Amino acid sequence: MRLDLSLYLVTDPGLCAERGMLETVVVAVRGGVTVVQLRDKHASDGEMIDQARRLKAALAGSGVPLIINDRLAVAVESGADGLHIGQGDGEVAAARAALGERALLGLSVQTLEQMARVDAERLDYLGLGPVFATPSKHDHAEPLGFDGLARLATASPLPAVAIGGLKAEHAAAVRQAGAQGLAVISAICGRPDPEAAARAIRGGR
Ligand SMILES: Cc1ncc(COP(=O)(O)OP(=O)(O)O)c(N)n1
Ligand SMILES: Cc1nc(C(=O)O)sc1CCOP(=O)(O)O
Ligand SMILES: [Mg+2]
Repeated sequence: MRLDLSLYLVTDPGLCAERGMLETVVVAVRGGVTVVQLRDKHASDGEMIDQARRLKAALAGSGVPLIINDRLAVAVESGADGLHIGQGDGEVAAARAALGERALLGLSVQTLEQMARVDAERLDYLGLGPVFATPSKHDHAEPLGFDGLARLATASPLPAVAIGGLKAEHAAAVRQAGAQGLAVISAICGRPDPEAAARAIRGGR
């Protein structure tokens, strides 16, 4: 599936709870979300597979890929379009071997040292962050700011999406720094109108 990193929505079961995760995703896609990542640190694999299948059905025909956070087995079992892993979430080579060539595979990168080790042959994109400190991820690394983001994006051999504390007003600076787009949780999940929130990030489309 084609990868457009313009607006990458990462779900959060708590923040999406009011509207429900599925409806939040559906309306956010209407507002211009181009990638959806299912991220749930507390669900069992079985629960996550169920959620992923429901999401995949809801996204059918939209052209928006569904990526699974962290869990290779869930990505393989659920028929999702891909997997996103961090530096401590297992080997890129093993993930690519299990997922096959057609799946999308993303990796988080926080430092230039990690960037130098990126396996560009086996990956499709990078997640660069956090740009700012954020309550949405308790164990996040030192914030990069836009200068740090630009250093990483310039060194990246792959398309990259910025993440961490990003809001609509940061969209232009993120692109100026060299990232293809923004990945967000709280700028869409938990907003009274996720569709309008997504549209505002896309620039009023
Ligand atoms: C698009 C995107 N970029 C970065 C991350 C963070 O991944 P990771 O470092 O593995 O942290 P967790 O999300 O697993 O807490 C991401 N999920 N998505
Ligand atoms: C899931 C995640 N990963 C990050 C990283 O820096 O790798 S920051 C983050 C949370 C992003 O949430 P919000 O848009 O609400 O700040
Ligand atoms: Mg992870």
